[in-house]
Amino acid sequence: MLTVRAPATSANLGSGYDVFGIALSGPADVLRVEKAPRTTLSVTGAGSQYIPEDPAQNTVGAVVDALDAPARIRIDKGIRPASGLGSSAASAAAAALALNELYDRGYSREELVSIAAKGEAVVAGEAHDDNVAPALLGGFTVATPDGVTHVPADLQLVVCLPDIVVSTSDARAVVPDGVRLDEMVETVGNAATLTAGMERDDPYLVGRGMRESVVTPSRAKLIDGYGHVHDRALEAGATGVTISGAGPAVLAVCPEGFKRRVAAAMVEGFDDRGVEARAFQTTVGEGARLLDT
Ligand SMILES: Nc1ncnc2c1ncn2[C@@H]1O[C@H](COP(=O)(O)OP(=O)(O)O)[C@@H](O)[C@H]1O
Ligand SMILES: N[C@@H](CCOP(=O)(O)O)C(=O)O
Repeated sequence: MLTVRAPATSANLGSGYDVFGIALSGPADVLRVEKAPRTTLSVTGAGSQYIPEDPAQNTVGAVVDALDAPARIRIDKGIRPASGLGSSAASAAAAALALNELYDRGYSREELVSIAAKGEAVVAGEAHDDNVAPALLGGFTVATPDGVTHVPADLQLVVCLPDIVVSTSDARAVVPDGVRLDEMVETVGNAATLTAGMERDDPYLVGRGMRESVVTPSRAKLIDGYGHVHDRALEAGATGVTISGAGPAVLAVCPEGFKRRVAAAMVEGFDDRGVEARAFQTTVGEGARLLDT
């Protein structure tokens, strides 16, 4: 039997819609896999009552098929589904790493990204790599159709998860079909600033580079209290705030020593609007890894 931990991830970072992602040091999913003649799944933990155990409907099933690796798989969810924290991607990434090892398939982590993305296609309708790439590689990732670029990064973060459910497919439906040239120019500038900030572990550049005015405002309407929480986090010292993935989680980048007060301000901000929320004080973290059993 093998046990694998795969982390939550935060995709987009504002200016990098469907391209940027970071691994978080927590929370995480844990998968246990052992060879079996046919695949069976059991799911426990956060939000498990909403996650199908039929392999055909679970992100893990598509990974089993892609690696031709039937197994008895137990998923312990640390990441609530429909959170904006790459819950479905974490299971897919963990399955890819675990089954590759269990069946000695010999794929590199980079090659496993597109295999894990097949799992994401099961729930999102299309394969996007921006969660599975950091879930497998860790750090900051830039995922494009030409491949994934990986930058190790060291940043202090808070993610605040309100008690609201936003499915990725609903949040994709509100994204505008096109952008104006001035919006494109602004986004390119911010995305480049953010990337430079990641290379330098600079929370001020990363925070500034997260600004984005096309996708984020459309999706903010799906998250009660988003504007207020955004402002409260900045007042408390965050250098940048945006929607994590498709939401409803909200991501804040913090200078050293500010996470506690930013976390408190974000939870209070949601509370001001009558929404319960919990905050995770975290950092950019490592990718999926095998655990000793
Ligand atoms: N292993 C899995 N973990 C989490 N969600 C899963 C899994 N397999 C299928 N799903 C389904 O995926 C959907 C959640 O995916 P999504 O809306 O993209 O949220 P998230 O951003 O948290 O991944 C839910 O409908 C859930 O039932
Ligand atoms: N780029 C995707 C990312 C979805 O992330 P999730 O964690 O909400 O599944 C999007 O923005 O739709």
